[in-house]
Amino acid sequence: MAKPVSIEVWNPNGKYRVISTKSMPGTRWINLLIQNDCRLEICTEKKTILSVEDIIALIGDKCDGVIGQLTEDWGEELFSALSRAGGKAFSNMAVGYNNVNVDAANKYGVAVGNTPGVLTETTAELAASLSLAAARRIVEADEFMRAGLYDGWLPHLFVGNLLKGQTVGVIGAGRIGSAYARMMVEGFKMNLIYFDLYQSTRLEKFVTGMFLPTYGAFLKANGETPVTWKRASSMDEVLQEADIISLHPVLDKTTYHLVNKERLAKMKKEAILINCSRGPVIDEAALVEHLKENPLFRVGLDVFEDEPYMKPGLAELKNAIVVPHIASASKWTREGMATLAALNVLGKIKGYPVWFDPNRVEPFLNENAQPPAAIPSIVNAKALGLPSSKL
Ligand SMILES: NC(=O)C1=CN([C@@H]2O[C@H](COP(=O)(O)OP(=O)(O)OC[C@H]3O[C@@H](n4cnc5c(N)ncnc54)[C@H](O)[C@@H]3O)[C@@H](O)[C@H]2O)C=CC1
Ligand SMILES: O=C(O)C(=O)CO
Repeated sequence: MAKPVSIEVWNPNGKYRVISTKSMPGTRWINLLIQNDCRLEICTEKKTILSVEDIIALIGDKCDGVIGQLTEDWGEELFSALSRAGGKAFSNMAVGYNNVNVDAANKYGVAVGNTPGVLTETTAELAASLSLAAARRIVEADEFMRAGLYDGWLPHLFVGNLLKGQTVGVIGAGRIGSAYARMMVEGFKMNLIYFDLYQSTRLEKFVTGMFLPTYGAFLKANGETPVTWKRASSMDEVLQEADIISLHPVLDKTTYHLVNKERLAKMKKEAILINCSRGPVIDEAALVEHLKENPLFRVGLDVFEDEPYMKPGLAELKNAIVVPHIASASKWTREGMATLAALNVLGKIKGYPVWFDPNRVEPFLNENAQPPAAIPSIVNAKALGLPSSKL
């Protein structure tokens, strides 16, 4: 018998029972659910990561939909429990859904939602922050100050790397990778090289059409060298040429340990590696060894292979900056993620069609208007044969 899990209840007489496994920022998501006849139960357990058993206890005998978190293991057990309780709607409060077994969801006919778009710029800004912090050794310098070690300006004190004119490499040039690339090219006049399995028309349209011709002419007119860009034919080309490399692919079988010992060895000795995607994209034990052997190589990590843990040795290394998976943590974004996750579940319960383009979710985020009668983003819509909204 599973232990009962503590909850907070909103709109107790609502017709549809919706669970959120965590409290989420903002109130719009709560209001949207309760205004649409949902009884909302928010788990208030103190522990950070809920077990499968905890979530089964939350689902109980009757549950129409669940909003869950990327720390939870949504597989066969949870989808069968949700389906037994009559539920056909689940949404991750995240764009990444590597914690979800979509085949299991398909088997039980459960729609799986995610939250694309609303976190693109916020996540790219954290990757840019880590790039700057690593290049200019900001964390090390901050620790030095606080330790009372500063006794005057010195020519060699915390000398780092200049970004301007260097090459930024992006691996996985989707929504976030492209936004990061633009920030680094536009903001710091870096040259760009990217690798993706597919041509990134989103990024190429920007660099070829809207930005580089005029920006290049402007730089030239001011006696500066125009920035350049190219799509690499292999990931190794990026590793060899770039001074800063930022990882933004999804985590799947093709990207597990994408950066391993051999690939680290291909990077420049003074390169900077940023990871705001998922921890297992890097072989973290190999990274620790590489950082030890190459003190001028620096890394900025938001995600870790065995979250919430770090591989032994990482925390002691001065050439590593580590932050606790906060890339999407701006107030606007987190409230928007909560809204999208709630609307994914609500829309499926209501039988709405799936929104025509998960890259354009702004209409759902306008606080001054009712959201469209559609489901913002369902990753298995095709497999389940869900109708699509055509606006
Ligand atoms: N640290 C954090 O808090 C956050 C992490 N993320 C992670 O970032 C990922 C990307 O998010 P979006 O940009 O919105 O997704 P997206 O789907 O727009 O972009 C992912 C890109 O990766 C590419 N890709 C897939 N396999 C590849 C491979 N083997 N080699 C090179 N490229 C490959 C895809 O073609 C696609 O262009 C998410 O799946 C999530 O895991 C997202 C938001 C916040
Ligand atoms: O959305 C995601 O995938 C995250 O990692 C958290 O924002």
